[in-house]
Amino acid sequence: MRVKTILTDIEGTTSSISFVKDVLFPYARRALPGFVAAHGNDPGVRRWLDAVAAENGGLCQDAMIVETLQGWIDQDRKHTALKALQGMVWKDGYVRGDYAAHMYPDAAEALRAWHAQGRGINVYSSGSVAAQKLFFGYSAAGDLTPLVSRWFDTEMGGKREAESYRRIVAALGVPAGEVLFLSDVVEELDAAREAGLDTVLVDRREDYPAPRHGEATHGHRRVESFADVDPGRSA
Ligand SMILES: CSCCC(=O)C(=O)COP(=O)(O)O
Ligand SMILES: [Mg+2]
Repeated sequence: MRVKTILTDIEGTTSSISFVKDVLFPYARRALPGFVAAHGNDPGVRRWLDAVAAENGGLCQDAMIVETLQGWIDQDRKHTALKALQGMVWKDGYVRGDYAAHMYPDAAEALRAWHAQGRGINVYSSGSVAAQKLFFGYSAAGDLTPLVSRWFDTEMGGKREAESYRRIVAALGVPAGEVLFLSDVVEELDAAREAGLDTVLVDRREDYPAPRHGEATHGHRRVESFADVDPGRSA
């Protein structure tokens, strides 16, 4: 049996879409104005605010930048600057215990089992690496960060681009065919398959009440729970 390396998405895969959309996004929306007022001159924050301003044609006031960011949250833009700032804002909520990150019990169980089997577990999410670490660190299933070897975000490129997966595979240092990518989004799986990765569509009833079958799966193996993922592969 050849050990297969895992690469997993978060939202809609290990965790519910609703937690991200109904808890994290509104929290960031509310907290952003105060956060920017308090930390807008910290270089690590300013860098991202300036990146947002640049998309708005250059110089603009922080209030406008905040409005732009709130609009992007409403549109679920996967912009690297937004994701970096969201990660910083969410930290307070986790530390104060305002919320714990949702984690499907089957996902936590499988991740623990795969880790115990010696499989590498890696995360690729649109959320920033800092946000991913908080998410796994303050999960409802406990601190899962010790299970994860590598964290990848959109600094590797967009999740619907094959090149991003080629970069990740190169960073992991394993053949593409030995990496299994788990995601709820078929376009992400298409890109991963184009780069040579093995793929599984995670099609959870809680997140996708209408099951995706036939053409809707784009030919990816489909499961409704991590319990049905078989990451093993004969050598
Ligand atoms: C892990 S941070 C919260 C989730 C988030 O902001 C996001 O955009 C998740 O996207 P994913 O790529 O995990 O579907
Ligand atoms: Mg997802």
